[in-house]
Amino acid sequence: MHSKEQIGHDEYQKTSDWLMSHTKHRPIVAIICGSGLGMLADTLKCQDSFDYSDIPGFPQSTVQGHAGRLVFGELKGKSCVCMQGRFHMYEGHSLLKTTFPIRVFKLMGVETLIVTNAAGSLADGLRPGDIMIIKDHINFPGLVGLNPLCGPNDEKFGPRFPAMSGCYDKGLRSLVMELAKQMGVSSLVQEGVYAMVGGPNFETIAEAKLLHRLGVDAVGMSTAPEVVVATHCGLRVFGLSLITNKVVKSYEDSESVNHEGVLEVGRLRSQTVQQLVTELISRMEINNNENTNNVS
Ligand SMILES: O=P(O)(O)O[C@@H]1C[C@H](O)[C@@H](CO)O1
Ligand code: HPA
Repeated sequence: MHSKEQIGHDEYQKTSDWLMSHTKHRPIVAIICGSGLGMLADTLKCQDSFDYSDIPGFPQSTVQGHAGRLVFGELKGKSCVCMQGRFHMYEGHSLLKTTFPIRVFKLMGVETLIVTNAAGSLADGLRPGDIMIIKDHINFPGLVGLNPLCGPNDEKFGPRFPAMSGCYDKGLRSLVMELAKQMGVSSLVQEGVYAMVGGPNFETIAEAKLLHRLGVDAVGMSTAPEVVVATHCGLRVFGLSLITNKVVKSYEDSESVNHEGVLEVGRLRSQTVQQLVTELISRMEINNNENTNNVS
């Protein structure tokens, strides 16, 4: 049972201490790369990178397109840490494990989390290759109790009953809309609602019709638990979905989605996503990370 598992505060602290003693970077922004979007990490300057398998307490990535590396570095003069590969519930990780890095980031002094993912579109106006700024999410596993916050609450991280309204920062969303205009890519970018399903299978047509009726714009298999844990511990969150495919919602449609196609669209749009995230980091207001303990 997910709700019985516990990870003590000291375990997050141990991983944070280990990382802080192995790099001089003191990140204020953390980025999670979605399927096929790992190249975001390549833009960091003065990199220190660690395979997940070498980091005490870290889970392992098992999905193609998720390299399994934590990369520290600078982007536009700001110190960042980037997960080249995330953890999904369908890989068999508990939700606490899939979100383990978020609390480690918090302890390292990170203030802002940028989440990216690959997603299928249900909204007619979202085409493959478009970028959806996540305005809100529907956490389907969370609605039925599969929530990383189930179990004893660690008050050091946040309250028992955290609010989730406004969990995707409005200021950052408007800033990215503005940046998209300035970059001449606003026709590719719009806001929408992301829904997380458990996966790993893609949706049946009946499920797709249901999601569409519920007002879901894009569907994927990640992100919501990360955002819940980040919001619980007070991180500011920005999220975007790269639309990699249309979700088939008609019995007449003979198309079908596959993971290789998802990765391919990621590669095709990688540059635009990279530029948007870089500009966002360059322009966002931040406080300096004063977590200078353990500098090696
Ligand atoms: O890690 P993300 O959410 O980007 O990965 C999506 C959802 C599945 O893991 C995979 C399906 O192709 O891509
Ligand atoms: N459904 C669920 N997850 C996804 C999809 C999809 O169509 N595309 C990429 N991730």
